[in-house]
Amino acid sequence: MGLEEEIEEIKEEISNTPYNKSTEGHIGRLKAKLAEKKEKLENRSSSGGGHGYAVEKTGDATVALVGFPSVGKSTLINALTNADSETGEYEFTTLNVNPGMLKYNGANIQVLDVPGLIEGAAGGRGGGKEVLSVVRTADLVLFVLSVFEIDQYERLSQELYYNKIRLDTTPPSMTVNKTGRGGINVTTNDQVSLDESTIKEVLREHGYVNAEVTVRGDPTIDELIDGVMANRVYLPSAVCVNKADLIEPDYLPTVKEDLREHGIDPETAVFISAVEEKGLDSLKETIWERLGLVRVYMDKPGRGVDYEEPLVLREGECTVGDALRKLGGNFEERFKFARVSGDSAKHDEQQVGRDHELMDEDVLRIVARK
Ligand SMILES: Nc1nc2c(ncn2[C@@H]2O[C@H](COP(=O)(O)OP(=O)(O)OP(=O)(O)O)[C@@H](O)[C@H]2O)c(=O)[nH]1
Repeated sequence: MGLEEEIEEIKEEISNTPYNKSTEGHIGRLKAKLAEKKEKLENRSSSGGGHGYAVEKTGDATVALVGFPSVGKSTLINALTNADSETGEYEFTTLNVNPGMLKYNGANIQVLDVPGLIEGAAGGRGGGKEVLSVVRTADLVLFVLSVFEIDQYERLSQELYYNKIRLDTTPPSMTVNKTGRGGINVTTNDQVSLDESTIKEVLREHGYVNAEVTVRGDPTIDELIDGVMANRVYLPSAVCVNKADLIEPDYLPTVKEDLREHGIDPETAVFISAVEEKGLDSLKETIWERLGLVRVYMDKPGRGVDYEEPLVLREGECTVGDALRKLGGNFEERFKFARVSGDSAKHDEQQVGRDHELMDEDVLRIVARK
């Protein structure tokens, strides 16, 4: 039997097995087996060459526009950035990844317009695989939907899921350490509802014989498998609804209902018209917020505070130490202490060390050895 048939068979068995406590371990094992086989199949098909879209990541962060053909991605990127993307009234205008740079709040945000993601992309049809490899390296996924085709969201997010991209969630809180003997030992806390035996089944299926496993939180079987496979990419996402100029105001509630039905909060989705350049300010703001960028204004000796070109860091990577790394040069070795004013400081010019976490719009002065 070929890998494809084996995969189909396991899928069928999973869908035919009712889920309850007594079958949980069995389902866990099947799902883990399925994940392994899919991985094998993918490695086999991707080793046959094929060209990826090599896009150089530049700037402070990267946003990938994800949408079906003709939803207006090229038009949007032209309106947002300095890119000059070809737009057309036919599908597949964007045959190559088209990077543009959005300048916002002093940050350089790279926006990638990738070829339309079509149904079946995860299976390698329609060049979708290359698109997905670009998306995996981005810092934010921006879904571009057209106002009349909100339902495309489901297919797009499914493609991303099949390609190991997890949106708006965090990896399961777990550790797996191989040991020399003693079988698989599982430690959980009260929040974990999966049975220990299910966790063991999943690990055994992934080839573990002896291991110390700790699981926290309340992962589902799929999340647990994601954690064991450890090659999933976790990204934030945002949704924009384009071509809003084509609807009458009284049709808006229908679109909002549509969004809700597809699991999108209509209050967070941004309505825009790329052609008329409307709604772009709130889209930029949403991009900024979802990326979690942090501006730090550097107070340079003798030159004062530079409010024009801030040092841009990301939430979670915004300590003074991170700032030193981003500044480059030999600041890291020469660092003595820093002085910070702004939201993260107890008082103006607070003296801090490398571990101090900076906040948006802080002013930072580095005191370094000569
Ligand atoms: N009315 C209206 N038309 C738009 C808007 N944005 C794009 N269009 C039109 O939609 C068509 C497709 O736009 P593109 O920007 O080429 O779409 P795309 O998503 O880049 O398409 P592919 O390159 O095929 O993936 C063009 O005719 C655009 O003028 C908009 O906000 N309103």
